[in-house]
Amino acid sequence: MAVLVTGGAGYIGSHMVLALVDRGEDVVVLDNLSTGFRWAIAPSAKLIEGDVGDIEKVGSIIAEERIDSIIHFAGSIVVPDSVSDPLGYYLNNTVKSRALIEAAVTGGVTHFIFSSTAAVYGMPETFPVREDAPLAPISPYGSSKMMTEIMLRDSAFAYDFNYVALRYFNVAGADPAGRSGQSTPRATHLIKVAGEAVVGKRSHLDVYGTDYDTPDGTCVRDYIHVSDLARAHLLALDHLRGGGDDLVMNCGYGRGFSVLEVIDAVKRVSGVDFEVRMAARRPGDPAALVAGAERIRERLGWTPERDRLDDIVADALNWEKKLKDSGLNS
Ligand SMILES: NC(=O)c1ccc[n+]([C@@H]2O[C@H](COP(=O)([O-])OP(=O)(O)OC[C@H]3O[C@@H](n4cnc5c(N)ncnc54)[C@H](O)[C@@H]3O)[C@@H](O)[C@H]2O)c1
Ligand SMILES: O=c1ccn([C@@H]2O[C@H](COP(=O)(O)OP(=O)(O)O[C@H]3O[C@H](CO)[C@H](O)[C@H](O)[C@H]3O)[C@@H](O)[C@H]2O)c(=O)[nH]1
Repeated sequence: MAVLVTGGAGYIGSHMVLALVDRGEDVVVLDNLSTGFRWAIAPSAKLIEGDVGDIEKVGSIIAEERIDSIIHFAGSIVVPDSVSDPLGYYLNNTVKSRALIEAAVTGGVTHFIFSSTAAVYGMPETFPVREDAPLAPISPYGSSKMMTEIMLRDSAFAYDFNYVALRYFNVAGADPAGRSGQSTPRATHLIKVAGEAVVGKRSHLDVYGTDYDTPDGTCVRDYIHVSDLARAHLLALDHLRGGGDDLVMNCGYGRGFSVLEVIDAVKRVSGVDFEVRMAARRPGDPAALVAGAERIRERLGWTPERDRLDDIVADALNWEKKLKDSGLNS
């Protein structure tokens, strides 16, 4: 039996593929390479180029590759783009997820793991935010993910189908062995952007807002190492294969760092003092977003292995240097 990883050529998906092949699983990747890279996929995994919305194609992959589980990363991820192109985001994230779920149900794939996001909470009133907090996304991106969660819940009720939805907080870092990392050229994520400033790809870094109601006035986030996140998926897969129940879980460490603390860590770890400019708030940023992180530890026995901010930053920086030297994504 094999695991189908959609979006396996992307940032998080490529780390998932590594984690799966490292433990000897057969892996098939379905990716349209819209933001992913062929070279990011571990050599022993099989890449099928195609779209998750192509229900016939997914149906034949399920049958021919003997798929028992689907881990679904494929999607569009840039929050501001979702505001300017909501229908594009609902198509790629919601409508195509619906097609994939139908192909899974029809093809007898009963285990499904879904990449959801803390963006489903919108501007949460609780800190840390637990899974039972109200869902109130403030962007089409967050809504598109919430709608997919609802389709999964209802499908699991109606059909022979089980799922785990993982709500990622701020994913960062790179494979500690340097085999993959975040490679998107137009990245907006803080640690990625800071790494680009370190290697000279950017002239400076803007801090979006210094007047938030937080200890130093800048936004606080829960940064989770991408390899710890991939291990959470392995545990979720084992849970479903063992007959476990449907689960919706936050993925974060339950602690936050401010934008200024992250910048300090990047400067400290790299030894490079890049220019930082204080700028206006970015629309739609909640002041503080930290995961209530008990459920995943209790239900899956997940324990982080690389949760020190300096380790997350060091792995991200190593990858950024490798990208620059190799020109892989340019
Ligand atoms: N990066 C984060 O901080 C973060 C946070 C929360 C949730 N997520 C979710 O995790 C998932 C992966 O994110 P990422 O950061 O690795 O993004 P990414 O852009 O690096 O990866 C997405 C992958 O999906 C592929 N893809 C997109 N649409 C497709 C389609 N219709 N058919 C087939 N392939 C398609 C892309 O080519 C790419 O390889 C996404 O669903 C995203 O919403 C990411
Ligand atoms: O150049 C930058 C980039 C970011 N920031 C700030 O750094 C913090 C983190 O921003 P990111 O863009 O790295 O991440 P977000 O918190 O906006 O969002 C990420 O995490 C969310 C869930 O928490 C969603 O999943 C979303 O898809 C994902 O991009 C924010 O306060 C942002 O304003 C800066 O100050 N300067």
